[in-house]
Amino acid sequence: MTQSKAKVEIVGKEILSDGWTELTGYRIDYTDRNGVTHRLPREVYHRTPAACILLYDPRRDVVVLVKQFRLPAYVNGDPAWMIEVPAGLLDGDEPEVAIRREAMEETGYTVRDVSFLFKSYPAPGSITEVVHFFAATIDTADRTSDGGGLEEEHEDIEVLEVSLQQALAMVENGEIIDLKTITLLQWALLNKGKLR
Ligand SMILES: Nc1nc2c(ncn2[C@@H]2O[C@H](COP(=O)(O)OP(=O)(O)O[C@H]3O[C@H](CO)[C@@H](O)[C@H](O)[C@@H]3O)[C@@H](O)[C@H]2O)c(=O)[nH]1
Ligand SMILES: [Mg+2]
Repeated sequence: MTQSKAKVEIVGKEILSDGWTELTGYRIDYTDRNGVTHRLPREVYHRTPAACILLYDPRRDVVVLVKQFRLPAYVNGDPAWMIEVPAGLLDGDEPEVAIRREAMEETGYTVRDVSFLFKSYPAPGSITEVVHFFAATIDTADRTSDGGGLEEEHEDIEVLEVSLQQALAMVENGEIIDLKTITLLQWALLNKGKLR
């Protein structure tokens, strides 16, 4: 097999927008596998890392989901009160610390043992965001508050408890359209024997 000659060099960088998230326009010299170099414009949206979690009650065969307004879906004309697994930005914390905090803030469940599953790039062509995926078992006694999100951040989060089978049916019928949620529900289908 011949050695690939692909390599990349950043030759220009300009901040295009510096709001909640920085958008940077890069110019790169991309040398392809045949050794030919092209100068390419590429835009990168610098999102910070995040984490999400499957909260599963094995006794009831139930998953805990959250429903909240998502402006990008609204702008696209899709159902905008999206049903998702609990998730949030790390805000400088370690992923496990952050996901325990977010699970509590959003659902009111205190998470005991959490398992790290994998990390994933939801949109690697344009966004730096990395999402850390976790799973945890819960039972009804672990719910120590109502959740609902942080009032000072104007979060308005409804907590839903649905059977795993019903949640999977909601993927099939288009009620659940969030990628991290679909990923974790399918993980649950394959691996729920491990969650006891
Ligand atoms: N000021 C300001 N605040 C914002 C903006 N966008 C979001 N926020 C606030 O930032 C907070 C983010 O809440 P988290 O719970 O930490 O994050 P998340 O929105 O649930 O993020 C998760 O879901 C996203 C959508 O699937 C993912 O993109 C993200 O990675 C993560 O998984 C919310 O209080 C929201 O109001 C903005 O443009 N400006
Ligand atoms: Mg959140």
